[in-house]
Amino acid sequence: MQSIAPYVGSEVGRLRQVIVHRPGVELLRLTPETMDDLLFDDLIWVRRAQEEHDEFCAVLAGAGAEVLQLTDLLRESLAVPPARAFVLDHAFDERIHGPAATPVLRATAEAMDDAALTELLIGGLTKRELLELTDVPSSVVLHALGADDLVVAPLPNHLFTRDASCWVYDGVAVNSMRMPARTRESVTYEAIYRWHPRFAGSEFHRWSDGLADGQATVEGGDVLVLGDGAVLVGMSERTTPQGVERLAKRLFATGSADRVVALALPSARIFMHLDTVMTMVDERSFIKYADLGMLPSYTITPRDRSGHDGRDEIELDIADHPPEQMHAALADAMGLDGLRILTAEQDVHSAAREQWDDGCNALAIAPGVVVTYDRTTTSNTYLRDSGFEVLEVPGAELGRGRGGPRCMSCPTLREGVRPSEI
Ligand SMILES: NC(=[NH2+])NCCC[C@H](N)C(=O)O
Repeated sequence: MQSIAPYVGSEVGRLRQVIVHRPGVELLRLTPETMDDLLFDDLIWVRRAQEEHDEFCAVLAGAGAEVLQLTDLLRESLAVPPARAFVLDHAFDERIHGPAATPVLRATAEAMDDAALTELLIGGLTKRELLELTDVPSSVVLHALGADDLVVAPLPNHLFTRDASCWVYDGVAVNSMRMPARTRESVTYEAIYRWHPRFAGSEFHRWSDGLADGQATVEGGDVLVLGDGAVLVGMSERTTPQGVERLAKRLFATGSADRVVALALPSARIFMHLDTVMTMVDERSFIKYADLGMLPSYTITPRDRSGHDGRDEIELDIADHPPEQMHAALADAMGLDGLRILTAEQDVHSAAREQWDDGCNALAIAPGVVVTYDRTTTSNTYLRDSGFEVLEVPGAELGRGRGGPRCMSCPTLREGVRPSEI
């Protein structure tokens, strides 16, 4: 097993290793009644979604990236006893399942082999399935559920591996998630990064404490690793100023970054994460949704504390930028004279449709080489005409979860961009 320490030096440098999740049984749990709470806009034809995802993985592997499947990582982590105990402690909760059912659920899960437990954790469990496995003492919580209601919720948004954890330079944020449907995703990553042999032996920093962070939510879709010590974070429906502050302080304390630009996005589902409206495609270029406009931002830097001791007591300097300076502030943080902003010319309806279909959610696999969904034809053509290599993957089914190639990838090894290039 390769044991190179994880490191993500940029947004667009060559992608060497990435975590993805092939959609599985968890998506079969979606129904018209549950899909809204589970943050999907439609039901998915799962077999087709899997084929699409396999093509996505093939493109990444073909470009030289090692593709790690989240399910494999979780299953292999569960073989490590403390990881198993940690996951079981966090998956079943008296506050959710009630005091009568919780110990039975835990004991039932504990008796499962690693593969079955992985499926239960990601795919969830219905009352009927539970009763086939064990006898349950009188539980008001279970009694109130219908036979096919879910006792353990599924995690269909694990498909979007980007969000619950994100690597920024030489450390990882296991994120505190904004939406209840996604909070348990952090448990999976915590188990993997703490105990999976691939990660447990490596040295890396922690930019957040995941489950313990409460309101200080950050999601990886809002975090862009600009390169050379700069980071861009969207404050959005999902990422709070508290989360940005903690991230900045921790990055500065280790010296892993020294500039964080925070961009104030409108809090709305269409702009749920920064990467749904703006992604980086080479060292100086961003695709940007036409209707995003210019937004207020601020640049956060560590205050010069020479003469003081204790780096984690770091204080922050915050420089405000009015909306019209958005691009200039970003360029400045990146040490550039200006940015190349790419916005395809198209009518407003078509632009809105392509944004909804993740036309702006490109995943760069090397500078100037991006993976996008096939359905966002105008954006893809525009990128090609602008000199980019565009690798299309099918997104008819996958796109219904409101996430594209960038959302479906959590890079763990990626080269930086050399300052001379930016
Ligand atoms: N990085 C992203 N844009 N992720 C998209 C996540 C979509 C997911 N259904 C959610 O609502 O959370």
